[in-house]
Amino acid sequence: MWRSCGAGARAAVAHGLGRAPPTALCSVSPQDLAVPNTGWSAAMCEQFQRLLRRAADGSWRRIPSYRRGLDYLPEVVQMAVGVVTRPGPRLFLRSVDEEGAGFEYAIFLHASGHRTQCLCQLGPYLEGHHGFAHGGAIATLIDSTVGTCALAVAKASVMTAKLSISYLAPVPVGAVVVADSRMERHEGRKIFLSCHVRDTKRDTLYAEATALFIQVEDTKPPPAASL
Ligand SMILES: CCCCCCCCCC(=O)SCCNC(=O)CCNC(=O)[C@H](O)C(C)(C)COP(=O)(O)OP(=O)(O)OC[C@H]1O[C@@H](n2cnc3c(N)ncnc32)[C@H](O)[C@@H]1OP(=O)(O)O
Repeated sequence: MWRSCGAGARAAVAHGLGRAPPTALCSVSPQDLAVPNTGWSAAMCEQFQRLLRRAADGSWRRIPSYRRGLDYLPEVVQMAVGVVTRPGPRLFLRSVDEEGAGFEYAIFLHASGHRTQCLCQLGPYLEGHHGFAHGGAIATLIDSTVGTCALAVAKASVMTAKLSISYLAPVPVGAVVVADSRMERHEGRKIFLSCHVRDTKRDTLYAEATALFIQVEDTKPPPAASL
């Protein structure tokens, strides 16, 4: 079902995008997973290259993504320093190891720090009704896209307090979609955001959402035994 995009993957690595961050301070050597792999469809690779080209002028930035969350460091700090000091909890979107079977995605952050776009291919493990992605998978995609935006706005840990989604059209399994999120309002610890999920040609609006995130104290790292 999945057409390999080996050339795209090789090109990404050639651009240094697949390189793990420096490991001097690391207790793990994380692999950046927000790059093409053999599970990415041709359409996913094509859109990824398009977003990379758009990012070339500095208006957008691809956010590296690892199997474990780094939630004790603000995302913007993680991006700036490019190092991992401790392994975090396993990232829900990265919980399926098989390439192409679950969420395949890359998130881009706008230079304003107030907007994120997530390019995502929804694999067969995310099926709900036959041939279509489960609504919970769409909610996860939206929560993570707006959550990343809220992190960038807050420059601190945030939690979803409220997420309201209108599902407008079913998303076929294997589809490549773009979740486009922006901050609408920032009031103290409260960050209000919106999100639209569309196909890559912007012909179909699959879902629209509003969210409220609350800035919280940084959580403590999990005990080593649970890693
Ligand atoms: C790919 C990378 C992904 C990275 C992004 C991460 C995305 C994923 C994020 C998640 O999924 S987090 C998991 C799901 N969320 C939770 O489990 C949150 C559970 N709820 C809580 O822990 C607390 O209720 C919460 C931290 C949200 C708020 O508790 P606080 O004690 O910090 O807030 P507080 O009660 O002091 O309220 C602060 C303000 O927020 C408002 N507020 C809090 N919860 C609200 C709510 N649910 N609805 C509306 N307003 C709310 C509250 O009214 C108040 O407004 P004012 O300042 O104007 O008075």
